[in-house]
This record gives sequence, structure tokens and C-alpha cells, in this order.
Amino acid sequence: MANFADFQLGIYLDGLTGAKPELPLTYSDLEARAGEVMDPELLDYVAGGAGDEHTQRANVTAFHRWGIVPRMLAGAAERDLSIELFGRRYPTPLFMAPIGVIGVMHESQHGDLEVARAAAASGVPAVISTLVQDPMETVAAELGDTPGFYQLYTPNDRELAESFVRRAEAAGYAGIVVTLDTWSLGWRPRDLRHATFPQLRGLCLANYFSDPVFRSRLEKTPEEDLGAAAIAWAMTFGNPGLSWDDIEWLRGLTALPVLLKGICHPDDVRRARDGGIDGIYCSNHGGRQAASAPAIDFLPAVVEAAEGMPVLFDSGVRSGVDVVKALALGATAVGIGRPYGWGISLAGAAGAHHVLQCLLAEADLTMGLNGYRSIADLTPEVLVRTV
Ligand SMILES: Cc1cc2nc3c(=O)[nH]c(=O)nc-3n(C[C@H](O)[C@H](O)[C@H](O)COP(=O)(O)O)c2cc1C
Ligand SMILES: O=C(O)C(=O)c1ccccc1
Repeated sequence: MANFADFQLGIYLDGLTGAKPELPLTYSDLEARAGEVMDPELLDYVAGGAGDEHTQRANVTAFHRWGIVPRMLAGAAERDLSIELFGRRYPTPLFMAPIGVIGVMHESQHGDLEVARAAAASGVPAVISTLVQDPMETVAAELGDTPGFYQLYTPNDRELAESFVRRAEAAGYAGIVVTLDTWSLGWRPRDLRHATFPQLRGLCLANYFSDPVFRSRLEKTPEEDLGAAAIAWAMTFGNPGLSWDDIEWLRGLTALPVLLKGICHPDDVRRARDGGIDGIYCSNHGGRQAASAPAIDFLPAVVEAAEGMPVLFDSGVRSGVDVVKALALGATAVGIGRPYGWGISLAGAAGAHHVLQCLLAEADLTMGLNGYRSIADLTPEVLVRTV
């Protein structure tokens, strides 16, 4: 059983020789430090979100409306944070959410490989975006023994969508996460102010540029005319007409587990269940797409409607305490987005691994000090509404 709290002990032991942690330990410090090293437009793209950004702020503050009920002398000196997902045991309940620009967040411009290396080093699975700097096969080769999931943005070209799914299967991904909330880009004033976003400049499009179906649609190759290839991407990326019929078609394409990302309503959960979907991913895209309510507010009803089907959750998780709360509200696994993104910017795989270690140490200590030994102990009764 991994003891994630040992990370804390290690910092104090190193401190005996005068060493202090080089990387930030809190979300606000991470974001501030990443802001010092990142290109300002890219920083805005990652940090920003939809509209007045109140949804992304609410995602974070919603966690503060819950408190954890402490139990004493509860025999929680050793904890088990492992979970089971699609028949496989994972050492932690965390996963790295897809970030379709992570490739350019690291100075090497190979941030996706750094993410995969962080997954390999930590055992925390990564959901790899459709939007990557290195083709999904190259990313998969860096995952080591840790499973990766492939996040599909379903293009409006079925042959291309099928090609992506086939490539993900061949590359060994453990499941397909179909993102539903981004069939068109949200209203993002920060990006609009800059009048651009990274993919429009041809960045993070390696899955498209390496795809025989996508290439067959072009008059000139991306190597000959990057601008035209990026425009061709923009024309195929969005899929406003995507429907439950398309989901049925996608479901029928593969034997891999299929999850739907962006589901927040119980009726949509039931529809997915009836359509043979294997997992729900409750999320509001970190407040980057539509103005909405805090995603965590939707989680209990989503979990209830899922009737035992795995429910992944992300949006607004900033600490190990938040991880514990999301698990208590019924998440099977908890995703983080921006926090590990800042880690990649600051120190690549080691930076993301550091962020994961901080979250896990805090989650582990929070469970132990409050008297909860395993994730099965984290039921809704563990929480109290404080505001
Ligand atoms: C810069 C950035 C890019 C993202 N790109 C994708 C993507 O390509 N595919 C996707 O499904 N979600 C994407 N997301 C959403 C994340 O997967 C996740 O839902 C969100 O970041 C969680 O919220 P958090 O950042 O508050 O942790 C992106 C998020 C950010 C911040
Ligand atoms: O920025 C995002 O959150 C994202 O998922 C996205 C969607 C379309 C194009 C570029 C990024």
C-alpha cells in the first residue's frame, strides 16, 4: 500500500540539511510561478475561461461550502487510496484531465510526452487530448505501465473519427473519452482580446497532421502549407450536429470502454447508460465552455443516475481536500486540469509529478486525520454543508 503522506516527511527530512522544496506547494503559488515563465497569451488561454469567468471561480469556491466530519480513534493510521476502474486497480483516485494545449506548455514543445512520463512515474493515468504536439502513438509509448485514455473530439468527418478511434486502439489506450461540451468554442474574452488561440496557428494538431484520412482531404500537405492545414482543422473540428445517433455509432466502433465527458444531468446519464456507454465524466470543462453552475453541484445526482457505472469528475479541484470531497460525493476518480498544467510548465514531468504528490499527500493526510481509512469510507455522510 503506497503511503502518500511520506512525501510530507521527505520534505521535513530534506529540511534538516537546509533544503527547501523548489516547486510551489499550493495552487495559487503554482499559477503565479507558471505565470512568470509562460508566454502571456498562452497563460491567458490556460488560466482563462468562458464569459466573466464566474463559473470557473464558482467551481473552486463550491468545494469550500462542504466540510469534512472528523472521527477520532478510528484506526486510520494506514490508508488505502486505491480504486478500481474498468476491471483494473489504480494506486490512486486521481487522473490527469485532457489539456489540448499541454504540448506547448513545456519549453521542449513536447509537453504531451512530459504528461505521459508523469503518468508513468506516478501511476496516475492521463487522459490524452485529441489536440497534441506529438501523435497519440508517440505519447502512448511514454506511458510505461500506467494506462492512458484517449480523449476524442469527434470531427464532423466520420472517416476521420473512425481513424482516430482505430489509432487509439492500436496504440493501446485503455478507453475512449468522448468530449461533448466543446462542439463549438465557448465565448472566451481573453482569447478574443488576443484574437487567436494556439490551434489556429497550427499548434497541437499532430493527430490530424499524421492522419492519413485528414491528409487525404488536403490539397497541400501541412508541411507545405501550415496555414491551410490549420484552417482545414478548424473546418472539421467542430461538430454542432453531433447527436445520440453518432454516439451509438461510436459505441459500436470499438470494444474499448467509452466514456462521455461533459455530462451533468441525470437524464443524459440514463440515456448514455441505455446506449451502452461504460462511464460518465461529470465536468463543466473547468468553466471554459458554457457558463454554468459549479460542476460539483451536479455530481450527486449524476452518481445516483449512474447506478454503479463509474463516474469520473473534474472542474475546480485545487487541493487534496477537494479530492476527498469529490470522492465523498460519489466520484469514482477525480481529475485535475490546470494544476498539473502549471507543473508541466514549470518542470515538465517532474513538475506534474510534484503536483500529484502534493495532492495525494494532502488527500491521504486529510483522510487519516479525519479518521477515514479507505475510499469506501468516503460516503456523503462524511460531509457537512457549511454555507
Ligand atoms: C488549457 C486547457 C485545455 C483543455 N483542453 C481540453 C481538451 O483538449 N479536451 C477536453 O476534453 N478537455 C479539455 N480541457 C478541460 C479539462 O479536461 C478539464 O475538464 C478542466 O481543465 C478541469 O478543470 P480544472 O482546470 O479546474 O481542473 C482543457 C482545459 C484547459 C485548462
Ligand atoms: O481550450 C479548451 O478547453 C479546449 O478544449 C479546446 C477546444 C477546441 C479548440 C482548442 C481547445
